[in-house]
Amino acid sequence: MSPLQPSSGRPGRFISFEGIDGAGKSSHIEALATWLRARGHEVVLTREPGGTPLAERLRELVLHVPMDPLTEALLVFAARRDHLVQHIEPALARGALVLCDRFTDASFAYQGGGRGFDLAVLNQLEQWVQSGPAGLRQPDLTVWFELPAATAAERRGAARAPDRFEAQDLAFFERVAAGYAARCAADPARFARVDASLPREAVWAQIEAQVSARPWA
Ligand SMILES: Nc1ncnc2c1ncn2[C@@H]1O[C@H](COP(=O)(O)OP(=O)(O)O)[C@@H](O)[C@H]1O
Ligand SMILES: Cc1cn([C@H]2C[C@H](O)[C@@H](COP(=O)(O)OP(=O)(O)O)O2)c(=O)[nH]c1=O
Repeated sequence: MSPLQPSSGRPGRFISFEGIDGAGKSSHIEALATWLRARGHEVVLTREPGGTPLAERLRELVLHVPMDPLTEALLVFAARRDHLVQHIEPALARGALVLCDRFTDASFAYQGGGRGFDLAVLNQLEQWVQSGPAGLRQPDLTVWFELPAATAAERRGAARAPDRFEAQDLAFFERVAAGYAARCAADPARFARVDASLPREAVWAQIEAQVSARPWA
């Protein structure tokens, strides 16, 4: 396994957006990128699974091809490894702010919570994939869009053909939400919890307040 690149110069910062499907992440992530750019930062906007040509190909498989839970877990972490090595670590090393639509908390929430897959295996994969010279790479800040699974389902509506996750029932998304809550409880300082059930303006105000409170923003 090749080591992840060490950072140099001004430290970059890594911000992830998390929440169940329909929580409102996509509605706000570009606004945050624009807001941070206006404050003089280089911002790299990316997503998981995906963010590199290889990881985007793995995304298509994970979202649309039936597979067993271990295969699914291996593929999301394989995509993550490529994304980290090719895209995220080089951006952080040059001092950029990386804004990522989902990261490893999603694996614990969807594969661990939703699918009920073995958390010990996910912990091992996290160690393998995210370990580098500076320790375990984790987001510096995770903006967590929290809202009831039923509200998210209403928002998703029937606008487009659902993928393998969006097609799951309410109970699946309740387990996903519980998975996020467990990750937040284990590392509360990293999480900025946003009440995503409020109107858009109120959601944005919480994001702006939480990010502004970080000295590097
Ligand atoms: N605060 C909000 N109140 C009501 N509807 C919202 C709000 N935020 C987003 N939406 C709508 O909910 C749906 C899902 O939002 P989206 O940003 O795509 O969620 P995600 O990216 O988390 O899956 C979209 O139709 C969006 O317009
Ligand atoms: C990063 C990641 C995503 N996922 C799932 C959650 C989402 O349902 C799906 C894609 O996420 P997302 O990009 O939020 O979907 P969309 O483009 O429809 O808004 O992948 C996992 O199951 N495990 C993971 O590790």
